[in-house]
Amino acid sequence: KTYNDGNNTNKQAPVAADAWPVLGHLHLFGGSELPHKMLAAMADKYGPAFTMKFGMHRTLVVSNTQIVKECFTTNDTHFANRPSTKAFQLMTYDNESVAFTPYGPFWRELRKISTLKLLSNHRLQAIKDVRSSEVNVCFRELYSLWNTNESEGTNSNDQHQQQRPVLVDMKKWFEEVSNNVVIRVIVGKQNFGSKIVRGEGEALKYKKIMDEVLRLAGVSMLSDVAPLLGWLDHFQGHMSAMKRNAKEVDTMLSSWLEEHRRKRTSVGDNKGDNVEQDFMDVMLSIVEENKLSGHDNDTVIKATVMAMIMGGTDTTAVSLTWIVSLLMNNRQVLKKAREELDTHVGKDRQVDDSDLKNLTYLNAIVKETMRLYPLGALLERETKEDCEVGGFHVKGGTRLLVNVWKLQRDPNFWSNPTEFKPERFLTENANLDVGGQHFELLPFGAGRRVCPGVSFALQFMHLVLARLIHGFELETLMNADIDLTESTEGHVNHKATPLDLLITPRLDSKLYNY
Ligand code: HEM
Repeated sequence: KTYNDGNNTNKQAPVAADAWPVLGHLHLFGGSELPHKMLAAMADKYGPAFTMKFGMHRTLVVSNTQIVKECFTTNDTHFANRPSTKAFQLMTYDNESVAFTPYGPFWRELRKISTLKLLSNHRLQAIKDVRSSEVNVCFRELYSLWNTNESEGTNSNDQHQQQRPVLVDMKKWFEEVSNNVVIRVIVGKQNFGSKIVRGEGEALKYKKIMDEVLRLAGVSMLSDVAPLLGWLDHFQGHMSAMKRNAKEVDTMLSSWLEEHRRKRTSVGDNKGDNVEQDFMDVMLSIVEENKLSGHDNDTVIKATVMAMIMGGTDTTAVSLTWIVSLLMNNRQVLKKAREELDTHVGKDRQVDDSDLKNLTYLNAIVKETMRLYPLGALLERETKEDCEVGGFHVKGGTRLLVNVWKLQRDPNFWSNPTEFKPERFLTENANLDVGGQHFELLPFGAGRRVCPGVSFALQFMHLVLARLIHGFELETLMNADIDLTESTEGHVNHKATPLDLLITPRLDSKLYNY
């Protein structure tokens, strides 16, 4: 099936049937079917570019590589805006945030700061040891969970004798390790994820606030789609909950900012590559040297920190959960990944950062998981001006939904698309990476607003996975398959059910002293 092949540029993309007055096609959503799957089925009916109405928003839904490429190359400046919602407006300073502020000089300045100062390869290299030390804390804890369990069970510390595994809630553990690393490099707080687990004051408060941000970000507000009905939102109480939580977010970030200012006055401005300089310190130096015209500096710093926390914590934890879930359901892949580690690292030491470049199979596993279970299953953008997509005329004000989930399972491009086959990235698809240049594979988005955290995320996830697979035997309860049900509640496509695994160390006990 092709899209508009003629020269008729006034031609409009097909319009999906069953639109209701005011709500448009909204009534189709909200049932048990996931939005990306429902839109994929609609694309099979209406074609790779069709329009829908989400309340008052006319929306172009695209799911074909060629058309998506056109959106992010020829039309990239048109689609460089990301629509926001009441939740993001209220709780994430969206106008001052790199993630939502409209495309223009201010966004470009924020984006430059994010890519050149916060997330550049140079800075990632500078924070390498800090990252490792935070990862180490979690592995030490994982080992000690097993060790305590083992000595309690056998009354002896004769490790590895009985190989009695310990049951671990891996979703929670991945959240812990993500929070440890991300919060440390963004605001300098040590072992923050571990403190959440232990229920320590400030960390626990942060967790409550962020959980509420994510919960409320997933709530459908009528005012986002049908302002005429927006007054009904007040009856559901979501708006007041958002305002209340927005205040909590601001109080928390303001106090962190004050702490950073106090630290600067007492120890001076730590410019350069000081490893202990976190993102908030870097932002403080930047705004002092170069005031961001027309914007309140404190708000810009808080907004950037918030964007990085939102961008970096949940996403990496959920991705790790998907990767390990798929490994558990594909034991031959897990075995091969472990063989790769034993070959390149051996069994006499732990994996470190310098090993990661040699782990090509592990790299392929990460790509293959992100292909099958993209966190951003639907990318959302908006054009202010008229443009042309796939031979169709698109009016200014139209929103764009890219169905990444469907693209990444397109049988015209991928062989056996529903099969989990990391080998494809070593053979027929070896040239593809996830950075947004290959429009068949877009787990981090594409174009001007592609995720700036790709390298940060990949380096961190590769390290955690390599350490886990190399250092521990992993088993499921009763050897059962892991349930792979997806859920789009919150802001990413996550695994709906727990990931409980039985863990046993597989290296010499001396090596777990990280
Ligand atoms: C596995 C982990 C991650 C995934 C799957 C992911 C995915 C994405 C996606 C799909 C987008 C939207 C891109 C688009 O519209 O084209 C995005 C944007 C963004 N991500 Fe990530 N991300 C991850 C990790 C991170 C990390 C670690 C950070 C920072 C520490 C980060 C910061 C951001 C920011 C700031 C944006 C907004 C960029 C803009 O609008 O200019 N992300 N991410």
